Amino acid sequence: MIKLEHISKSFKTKNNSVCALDDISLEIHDGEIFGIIGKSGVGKSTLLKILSLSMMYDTGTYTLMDIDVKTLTHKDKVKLLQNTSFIYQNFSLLYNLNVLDNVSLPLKLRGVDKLTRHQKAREMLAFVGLDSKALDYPITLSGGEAQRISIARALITDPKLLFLDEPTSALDEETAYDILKLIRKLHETFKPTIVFVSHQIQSIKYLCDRVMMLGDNKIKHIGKIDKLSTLSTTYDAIWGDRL
Ligand SMILES: Nc1ncnc2c1ncn2[C@@H]1O[C@H](COP(=O)(O)OP(=O)(O)OP(=O)(O)O)[C@@H](O)[C@H]1O
Repeated sequence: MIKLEHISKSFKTKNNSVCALDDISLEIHDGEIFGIIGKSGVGKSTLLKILSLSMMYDTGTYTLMDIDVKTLTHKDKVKLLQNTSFIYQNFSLLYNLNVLDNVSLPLKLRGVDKLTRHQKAREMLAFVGLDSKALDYPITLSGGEAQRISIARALITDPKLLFLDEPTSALDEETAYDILKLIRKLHETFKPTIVFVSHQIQSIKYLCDRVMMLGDNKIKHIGKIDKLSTLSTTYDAIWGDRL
């Protein structure tokens, strides 16, 4: 699904250059849940932007769904991204649309007729357990409900690849656990490949098959999640009781 070979990215600032990613090589396989973890500033967001084609890297090769992304035109990228969806920390709902219209928006943008897109949106709302909220507005939702709605919206296009950017970081512990369970359920049901970025090691342990830990803008560790558990002490030292 995803293959990065020796990817590096720097940003030019007024006086110098900041290295955000240094020599990143990894493979993410079809259907796996791959975690990316690391403290603030190590390059997680930059990597996610590169993976989701919203930022170009400086050097290296990125192959997405068997295509070298350097060869893609803007139109090709838009087409490729039709197979992907995003779930963000801040839910990114449109507050002037009701829940049904929020969830069906990606299909509206693809020209799907109203009856069909509303039918599919109701199916997705039932999947996330919120069909009763279809006609409510986002302002009336709790954080957990808002995240469920954004998950329903992400699923409506049957994505093969899902990018989750700190999806539980804005939620209390119990609600975060409910959302993680829902993500597990959606993975079991629809089997997308998932790239899950988080600073919460317990969430990563709960969900991911394999994980990469970034540090100093390089790969510090990469492997099966069992192996990472031996690193908890190191991480505890960095993050203290936030883990
Ligand atoms: N547009 C930019 N211009 C200049 N420097 C940038 C830019 N974007 C990121 N950086 C720098 O690149 C490095 C990696 O940033 P990035 O946002 O990817 O880290 P992160 O791990 O996602 O951090 P956080 O968890 O705080 O979001 C940092 O040193 C950051 O200051």
